[in-house]
Amino acid sequence: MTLALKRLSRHFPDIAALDDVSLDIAPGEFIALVGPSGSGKTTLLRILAGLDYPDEGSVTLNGDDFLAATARERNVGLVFQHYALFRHLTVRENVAFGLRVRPRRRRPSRDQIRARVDELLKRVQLVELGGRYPSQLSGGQRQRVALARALAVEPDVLLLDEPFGALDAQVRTALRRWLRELHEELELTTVFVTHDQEEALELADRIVVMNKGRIEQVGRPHDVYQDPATPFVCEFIGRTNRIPLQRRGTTWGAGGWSLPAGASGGRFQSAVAYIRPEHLSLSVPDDEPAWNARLRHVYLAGSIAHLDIHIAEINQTLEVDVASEDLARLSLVPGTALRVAPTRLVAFALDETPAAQPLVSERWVMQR
Ligand SMILES: Nc1ncnc2c1ncn2[C@@H]1O[C@H](COP(=O)(O)OP(=O)(O)OP(=O)(O)O)[C@@H](O)[C@H]1O
Repeated sequence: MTLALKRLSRHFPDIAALDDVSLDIAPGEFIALVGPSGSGKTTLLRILAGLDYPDEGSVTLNGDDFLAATARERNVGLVFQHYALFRHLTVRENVAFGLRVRPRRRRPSRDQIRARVDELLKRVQLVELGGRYPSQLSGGQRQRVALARALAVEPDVLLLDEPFGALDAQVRTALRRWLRELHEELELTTVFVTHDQEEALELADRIVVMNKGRIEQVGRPHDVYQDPATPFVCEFIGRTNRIPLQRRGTTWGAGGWSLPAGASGGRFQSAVAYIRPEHLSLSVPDDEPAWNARLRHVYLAGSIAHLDIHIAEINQTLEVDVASEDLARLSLVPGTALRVAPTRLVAFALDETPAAQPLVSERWVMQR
C-alpha cells in the first residue's frame, strides 16, 4: 500500500510552498516531516488530506490516483494541533462521529459503533471519561480524543500536524511514546509534522527534512543525524559547531589543526566543517594536530555536561558534550587548558562564485 508522491509543486502568488517534492511512503511507516516555519510541511499534509491541491505532480496509493478522490473519499485520519472537537458532543459522540456520518450502506450498526468506540476509548486510555464534554478535559486528553476520532474510520493513512504542539514538555514526551506504540499495534501508516526535531528523531522510521518547499534529506533518524547531506541539515538537526576551513596545499585546516592528507575537496579553496558536540576529543596527544583551547563554562544537564571551550587561534567558542561523570576524572574546571580535535566531522567545499549563497560543490566525512 505504497503512497507515492511524485514531483509535487504548489505555488502561491509570492512563494513556492512545495517545489518538486517526491517521496515514497511504505505501508506501516512512521514518517516525520521536519523543517523550519514556512518550509512546506503543512502544505504537503493538506494535499494528502485533500484540503489543498498541487499545481503539478501526482500522488498515488497502490497505483491509484489519490488526488482524484475527494477529502471524504480518501480514507485518511487527521489530527491538527488545534483540531477542535465538537464542543456540544461528548467524548463518545466525538469518537463515533466519523462512523455515524457515513453513507447508509457503509455505516455500521449502532451496536457495532458502540463496540468500536469502546475499543478506541480503551486504546487511548479514556474509558472513564466517555461521558465528558471537551471543555472538561485537559489538553493531552483532548488530543487523545482527537486521535481516537481519527482512528475510528480505520484510516489507510494517519496525518498528524503538530498534534502535541500546544502541550507542555512532560505530557508531550509521554504522548509521543504512546503514539509510537499505538502506531505499531495498529499497523498504521503515519505522516507526522513537527517543528521539534527531537520528537522526530525519537518517533520516526524516516525523517524528511524540508527547507523552502524542497526536501533536503530523507533518511532514518540515526543516518540523518550522523550523516547530514547538506549544511542546512547539519544546522537544523541536532546541535553542531561550524568551522570555516582553509586549503593548505593537499590538506584542509583551521588554526593548529588540519585534516589528514587524502581528504577530499579537489579544486576548492574554502570549506566549512560541521562537528557535533560529542565529536570533539579534549585530550589530544602533543604529537597530533590539535587546537589549544581553554574551558570557559560547564553546564551540568543531568547525565551530560555541556562545555563551552574557547579556541583563540581560530577565534571561536565551541560546544562540547561529555558524560558528567567524566568531569572530575578529566579535571574539567573553567580555565583548564585543553588540546582539542574532532573525532568526526562532515565538511562541504564551497564554490567561490560571487553569489550571495555559496554553492556546495563537494561533501566529505572524516572519522577517526
Ligand atoms: N493559502 C496560502 N496562501 C499564500 N501563501 C501560503 C498559503 N498557505 C501557505 N502559504 C505559504 O507557503 C509556505 C509554506 O507554508 P506551510 O504552512 O506549508 O509551512 P510549514 O512548514 O507547515 O510552516 P509552520 O511550521 O509554520 O506551520 C509559507 O511561506 C506560507 O506563508
